[in-house]
Amino acid sequence: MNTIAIVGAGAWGTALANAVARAGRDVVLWARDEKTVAAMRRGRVAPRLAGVRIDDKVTPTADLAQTGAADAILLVVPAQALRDAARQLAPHVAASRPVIACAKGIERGTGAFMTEIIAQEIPSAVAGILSGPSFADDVARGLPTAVTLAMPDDAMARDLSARLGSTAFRPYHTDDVRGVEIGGAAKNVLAIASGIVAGRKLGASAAAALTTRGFAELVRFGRAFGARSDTLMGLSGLGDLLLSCSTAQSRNFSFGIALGEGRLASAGKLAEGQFTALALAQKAAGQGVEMPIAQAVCEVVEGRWTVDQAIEALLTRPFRSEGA
Ligand SMILES: NC(=O)C1=CN([C@@H]2O[C@H](COP(=O)(O)OP(=O)(O)OC[C@H]3O[C@@H](n4cnc5c(N)ncnc54)[C@H](O)[C@@H]3O)[C@@H](O)[C@H]2O)C=CC1
Ligand SMILES: O=C(CO)COP(=O)(O)O
Repeated sequence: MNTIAIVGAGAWGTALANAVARAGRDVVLWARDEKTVAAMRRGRVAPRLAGVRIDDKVTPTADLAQTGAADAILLVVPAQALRDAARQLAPHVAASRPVIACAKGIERGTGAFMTEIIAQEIPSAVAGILSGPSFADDVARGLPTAVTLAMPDDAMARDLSARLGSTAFRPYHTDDVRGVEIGGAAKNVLAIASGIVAGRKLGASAAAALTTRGFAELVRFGRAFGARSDTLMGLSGLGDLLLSCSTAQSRNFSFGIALGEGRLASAGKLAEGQFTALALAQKAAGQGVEMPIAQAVCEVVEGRWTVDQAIEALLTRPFRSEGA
C-alpha cells in the first residue's frame, strides 16, 4: 500500500495530501478543475490554504482514472457532494479497494451517513471513515494531532492507519464506523450553537453548559444508531466537539458567531453543520431521540426561528434528570 489517492483538493484534501506524503507514501491528489491542477503543479500552492506548500511527493491530477489505481482512496469533498464524487469515481475503483470518507455530515434528503453513500455508489469498495480533531491548516503545516480511522474490519483499519500515520498525524483505528461518522456529523451542528453563545456573549459558563448538553445529545443519537460509547467519548466524538466548540478557527463555530452577532457569515467558507442540521434533526426525530440544541440550530439555519427564539426555547425547557 504505497500510493494513496485523495479525491478533492480543498483545504482538507490538500492538508491530508501533505500529511500522507510526510508518512512516506506517494500521493495522487485529484481536483475537478484543470486550472487548479495546473496551478498546484506549477507553484505547489494549496488552493484553499494560504501559505501552504504542497509536498513534492504529491502528484496533482484532473484525471480521475489515476486515483483508481491507488491502494486506498480518501474522499475529501463536502458531505452534500460526496455522492456525486463517489458516483464519478465508481467506474475507476477496483474491487475491495478501501474508499474512506473524510467528510463530516449527513446527506440531506436521504439521511444517509457518509459510508452508506459509498456503499451505495461503489458497492465493491470497502467503505471507511476518517474523522477527529484536525484543522486543515494545522495538519498541513505538520502540527501534531490524533484522529480515528474506522473500517468494518479492524485489521484493515490498523494497516491503513500505519500507512497514513506519522509522528504528527496519528490515526487510531476502530471497527465502529457508525460511531465515528456520527461524531463528526453531529459536532458541526453543535459547534454552530456554541458559536451563537459566543456571538451573543452569553458567557463562559453558558459555553461549557451548552457543550456538555450538546455532547449528551451526540451520545443519545449515537447510541440510537448503534455507536459504541468509547467511540463517542473518543477523538471523533468528544475530541472533535471540544475542538470545534472552542475556537473561531472552526468554520462552524465562526458561522455561529456571525448568527449570534446578527450579521452574515463570511461567504465561501464551508460550514457543514448548516447543511447537516436538518438531516440530523430529522433522523433524531425518526428514532425518537431528543436533541433540543441540534433542533434549535436546525430551526435557525432553516430560517424558521430567530436566534432569540432559539435561545428562549432552550432556556425555558422543563428541568429534568441529568442522566435521562
Ligand atoms: N477544513 C478542515 O479543517 C477539515 C474539513 N473536514 C471535512 O472535509 C470536507 C471538505 O472540507 P474542506 O476541504 O475544508 O472544504 P473546501 O471547501 O475547502 O473544499 C472542498 C473541495 O471539494 C470540491 N468539490 C465540491 N463539490 C465537488 C464535487 N461535486 N465533486 C468533486 N469535488 C467537489 C471543491 O472544488 C473543493 O476543492 C468537509 O466535510 C469538512 O467537514 C474534516 C476535517 C478538517
Ligand atoms: O472538522 C474540523 C476540525 O476537526 C474542521 O472544523 P470546521 O469545519 O468547523 O472548520
